[in-house]
Amino acid sequence: MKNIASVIVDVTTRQLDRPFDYLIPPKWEGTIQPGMRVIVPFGPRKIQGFVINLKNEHEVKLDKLKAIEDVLDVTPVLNKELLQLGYWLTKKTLCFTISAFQVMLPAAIKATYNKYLQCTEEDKVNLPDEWQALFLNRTKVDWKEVEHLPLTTVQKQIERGVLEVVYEVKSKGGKKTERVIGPIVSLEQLKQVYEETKAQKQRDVLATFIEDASPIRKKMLLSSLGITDAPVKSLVKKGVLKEDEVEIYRDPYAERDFVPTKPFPLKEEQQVALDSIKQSVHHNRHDVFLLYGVTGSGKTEVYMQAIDEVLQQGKEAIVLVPEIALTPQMVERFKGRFGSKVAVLHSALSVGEKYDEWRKIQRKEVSVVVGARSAIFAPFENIGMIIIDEEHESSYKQEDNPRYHARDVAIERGIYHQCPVVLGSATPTLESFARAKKGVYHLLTMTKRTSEQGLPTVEIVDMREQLRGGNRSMFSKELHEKIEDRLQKGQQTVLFLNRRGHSTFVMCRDCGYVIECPHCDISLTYHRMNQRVKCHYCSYEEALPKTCPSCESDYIRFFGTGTQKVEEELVKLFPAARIIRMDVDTTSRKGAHEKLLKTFGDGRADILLGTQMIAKGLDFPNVTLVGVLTADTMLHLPDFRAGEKTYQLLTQVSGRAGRHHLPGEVIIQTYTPEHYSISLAKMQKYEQFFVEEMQTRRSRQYPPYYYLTLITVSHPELMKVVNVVEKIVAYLRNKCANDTIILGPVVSPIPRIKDRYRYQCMIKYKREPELINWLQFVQEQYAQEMTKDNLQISIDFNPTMMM
Ligand SMILES: Nc1ncnc2c1ncn2[C@@H]1O[C@H](COP(=O)(O)OP(=O)(O)OP(=O)(O)O)[C@@H](O)[C@H]1O
Ligand SMILES: [Zn+2]
Ligand SMILES: [Zn+2]
Repeated sequence: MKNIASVIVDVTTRQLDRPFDYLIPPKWEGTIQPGMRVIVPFGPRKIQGFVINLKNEHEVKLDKLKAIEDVLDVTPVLNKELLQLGYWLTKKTLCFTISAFQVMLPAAIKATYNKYLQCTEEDKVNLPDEWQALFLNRTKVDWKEVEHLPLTTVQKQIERGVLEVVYEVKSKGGKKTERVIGPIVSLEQLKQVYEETKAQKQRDVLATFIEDASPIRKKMLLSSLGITDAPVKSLVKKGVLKEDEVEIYRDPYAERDFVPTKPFPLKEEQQVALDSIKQSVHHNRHDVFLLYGVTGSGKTEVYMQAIDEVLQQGKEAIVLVPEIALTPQMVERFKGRFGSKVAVLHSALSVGEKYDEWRKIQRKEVSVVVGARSAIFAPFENIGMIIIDEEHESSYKQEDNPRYHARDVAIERGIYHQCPVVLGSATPTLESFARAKKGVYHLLTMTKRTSEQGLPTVEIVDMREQLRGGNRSMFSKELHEKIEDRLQKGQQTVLFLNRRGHSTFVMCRDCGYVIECPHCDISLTYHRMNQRVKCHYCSYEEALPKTCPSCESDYIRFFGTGTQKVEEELVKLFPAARIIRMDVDTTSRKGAHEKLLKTFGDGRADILLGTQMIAKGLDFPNVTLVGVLTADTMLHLPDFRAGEKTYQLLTQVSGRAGRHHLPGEVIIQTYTPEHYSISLAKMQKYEQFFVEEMQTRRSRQYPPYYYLTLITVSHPELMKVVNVVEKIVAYLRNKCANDTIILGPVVSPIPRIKDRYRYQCMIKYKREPELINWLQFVQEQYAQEMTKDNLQISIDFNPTMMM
C-alpha cells in the first residue's frame, strides 16, 4: 500500500520549493490521489499543499515523517496533465511550483471558503438510504457534518455522480451576500415542533417550511409573514432552522436570450482555411496554424465551424480572446452557436461566478470555453482544438509570476492532446508571422472581407499642418466635416483616443515642475473625478495642489488629452450629437460596458468615443467612420515593439468601419505621418510592414532575430541593487556565448517603484540552451537574501513589457 504522499507546500521560498513527504493516516489510505489538496504540518504551522505523488514506505525514511492533517478535496482539482503542465511552467518560467499550480485554479479555490456536499433533487433518489436521510429536506450539507465519515464512502457517491463537493467563498468586503433560512430537521420533526409550539409567529414560520422545505431568503420570509427577526432566531436556537450567509451567485448571462445562429455558407478563402484545420482535427495532429485574415474576413466564423467539427468528434475546445475583446458581442456569437455548451471566463465575473464556470468545465457540462488568458488552463481532459484570437495581443503574457505566455501553454497542451492550435490575427506578431513564413506554423491567409465593401479607405491628416493653418482644435478640418456628414446621414462614428503612453501628468506652466510619486520615480496621474493625483504603481494619491509646490505659481495644470476633455469639445462642436464615452471611468461599474455598447448598437447614439477598449471585436453595421485622434502617442514609448503596436492598433481600429453593407472611411490624425508604422497602416499592407519592421529588428538585434531575457533587481537600498546586479552580469558575461549581448546593468526605465530601487540587464541571444540553468543558479545563490533581506530578482523570458 502506498501510504506516503509527496506534497508541494504553499511556501514561496526558493529553498523550500521541493516536495516534502508525509504519512497518509490509515483512514485516508487508498483515497488520497495526486492533484488533491491537503493540509499538512509545516514547522509550527499548518499549511496547504498539493499531493503530487504517492510512494511506498520503503522508498523513504519513515522516522520523523509527519502525517497529513486534513484532506481538502475529495477528487483531484488538478488532473495528471495539469500537474505535468505545472512542472513545465515551473521549469520554463523559473517560478515556484506552488505558484504554477495555483495559477491554474480559480481564485475561489485559493480563497477561504466553506465546503459543502451537494446533491440535486433529482439525484436524491439514487442515494443509499443513510445518505438520503442526511439530505432530507436539503440539497446541501456542510462538510463538517460528514467529516467523520470515511472518505471512501463519500468518494464512491461522487464517482457515481450523485454527490458533488462545492466551495462557497466566504464573503469578503464588497461581495454581495444574503442570509438564507432553511430547516435542518425532517418534515416529521417540523410537524412535531409545530404541534408543540405555542407562539403564533413561530408557528407561521414552521408552517412555511412544512409546505416547502427549501431554504428561503430571510428578507423574503420576514416580509411575507410580516414578522421580525425574533421568531426565526428562536427556531434557530432550538436547532430546527439554520441561518446561512451565502454569496449571491448569478449567471451573468442567465437573463439573456441568445438568438441561435446557423453556420454561414463560407467564402472561398474561409473554406480553404477551414479545410486545412479540419484535416489536422481528423488526423489528431498537433499543427499550429496562423490564420492571418484582414479585419472582417470572417475569422470567427472559421473558428466556430472548426469547433463544430471538434464537438462532433466528442472533444472539447478552448477559445482565448483578449480580455478587452471579451465583449458581449463576442460572447453572444459563441453562445448563439453553441448554446449551453459554452462556459465564459473573464475578469468581470465575480470570484463565485468564475468558480461556477470552472466547475461546469470540470464536470464536463460544457465542451467549449471562451475566455481570457487564464482560460488556457481549463481542466478539460479531451481537448480537440485550442484557438487564440488576436494572437498579437500583449495581454496573453502574464506580467506576474508565473510569467507565462498563453501561446506557449496552448502549444504545450496541444502537444499533449495531439490537437491543432489556431492563432488568428489581422496583424500577427512578427514572431508568429516569421515562424509561419519559415513553415514552423501553417500559414492560412484570408485577404478579403466577407462583405462586398472591402476594406475601408484610410486618410492621414498631418496635425502640424492643421496647427500652421490656425486650427488649434483636437479635430482636424477633415475629421470635423466627416463627422458632420455622418450625423446628417444618420450613420455612426467611432472615435478612438489612444490613452496608452498618453501623458496625463500635472505640470506647472511657469517653472515646468511635474508632480511625482514620493515612492516611485514616475509622474502622478491626474484623476478628474475626485480632483486627485494618483500613482499607477503603488496607488499613492494626494489632492491636486492649488499652487506649484516649487514656485507657488497657481498656473499648475494637468497635461494631456483625456476622453472627458474630448467629449467636452465634441459637445461644443456637435451640440445635437448623442455621444457615448467609454473609458475606465464610465465602465468601472459591473455591466456598464455591456450597457453602453448595447445603446450604441441599438442606434441610440451617434458617436462612440473611447480608449483601447473599443479597438477590438466590435462589429456594428452602421459604423461608417472611424477617427483616430492621435496616432503617435505610443510610438515614443521606450519599447522596441512601439512601431509594431502602433501598426496593430491602427489596423484594428480602422477595421471597425464599414464591415457590412455600407462602405467605411477612416481618418488618422498624427504628428508623424512619415513614420512607416503610420503610412503602412494607411495602405493596410501588413506584409510590407512586416518586411520593413523585420529589417529594423535585424539591424537593432531584436526579436525575432534574437531572443530576449530581462533581469530586474530591486531592493530598498541602491548600493545593494548595484552590487547584486553587477555580480549577476559578471557571472553571465563569463558564461554566455560570444555572439550573446548583455546590455547593462542600467537603471530601469522606472528607476524606483514603491521605494525600491530598480536596475536591469537585458540579455540578447541567438542560442543559449544553458541560460535557464544559469539563471536558476543565480536564483539559488540569492535565495537566502530574497527570503530574508527583501531582495527581488525577477527574470522575464521574452518580456513584453520593457519597463
Ligand atoms: N461566410 C460568410 N458570409 C457572410 N457573412 C459572414 C461570413 N462569415 C462571416 N460573416 C460576417 O462577417 C462579419 C465579420 O466577420 P468576423 O467578425 O468573424 O471577422 P473577423 O475576421 O473575426 O474580424 P475582426 O478581426 O475585425 O474582429 C461578421 O458580421 C460575420 O457575421
Ligand atoms: Zn508610487
Ligand atoms: Zn512652478
